[in-house]
Amino acid sequence: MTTVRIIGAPTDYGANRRGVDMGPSAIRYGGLADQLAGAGVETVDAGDLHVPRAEERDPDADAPSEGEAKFIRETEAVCRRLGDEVAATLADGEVPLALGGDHSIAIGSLSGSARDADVGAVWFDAHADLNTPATTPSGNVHGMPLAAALGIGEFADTEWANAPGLSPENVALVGLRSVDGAEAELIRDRGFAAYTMSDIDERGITAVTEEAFEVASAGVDGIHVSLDLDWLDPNAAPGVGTPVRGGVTYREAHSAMEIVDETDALRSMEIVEVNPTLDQHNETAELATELAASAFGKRVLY
Ligand SMILES: NC(=[NH2+])NCCC[C@H](N)C(=O)O
Ligand SMILES: [Mn+2]
Ligand SMILES: [Mn+2]
Repeated sequence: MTTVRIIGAPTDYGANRRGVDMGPSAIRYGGLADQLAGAGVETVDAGDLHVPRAEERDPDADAPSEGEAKFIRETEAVCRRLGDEVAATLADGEVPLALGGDHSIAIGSLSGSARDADVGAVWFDAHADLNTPATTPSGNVHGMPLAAALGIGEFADTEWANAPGLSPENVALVGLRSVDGAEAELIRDRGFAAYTMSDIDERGITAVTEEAFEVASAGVDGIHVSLDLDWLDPNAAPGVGTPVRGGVTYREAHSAMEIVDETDALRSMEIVEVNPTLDQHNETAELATELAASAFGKRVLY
């Protein structure tokens, strides 16, 4: 039987401190453990990782580079802890499920998951999250995790952030509809497998998700799935910090998560960007728990 280890990463440093740090609590309260039990998996809850207060910063450390990559030191502290926890979970034969927190935590999960194995990544998101400190329009690290894990640009020497077993050929982005200029260039130049909402409209969520998994799975030991709740249309998932209209529907999201389960390749996963301060009656957190259940095998009928 599969055992899923839930790891809370309550940070909002990557989203400029806006309340998304309450995500793990909202997702647990939204019924995550019950939903996963309904999927027929065992769960262990490792609790929340310690997230430093900005004020706790080492006084001897350099000043944070505001504007380029805000709160990068705090983000490093969280991601180092998460990377170790993810690696330890895998070593124990369990499946890590990290709860954000903003999407910067993906740096930690990817570096932990791809530490001693070759890993592909399927990125369900409205955004590409491929900015670097030089290209970011916001300075927010939640717009950079994929670039950081791949060691792109200024991240080439950021060892704590790099995911050794992850290569660009095994990254697939699904559901794009808000991509910055430099990100689009990178996608084109490096040949990332990138599926926009137009691709989903034309080909359907099933065909697109299956192809994304094919690309990501080629020659690797397993797949890391990153689920940013802003992947869904804001009608279905209002509780996110950077909503973009025209996202996938509730039904498309479930279909895609059912494919995650069917591929049998899931190695590690994170659910990010649930922000209870922006949500309506915790519905986005509850949706996150339902989608997790589909990804781990819950079906209408067995
Ligand atoms: N994980 C996210 N919600 N990322 C949003 C990123 C938005 C924008 N591309 C930026 O870099 O600032
Ligand atoms: Mn996003
Ligand atoms: Mn994202």
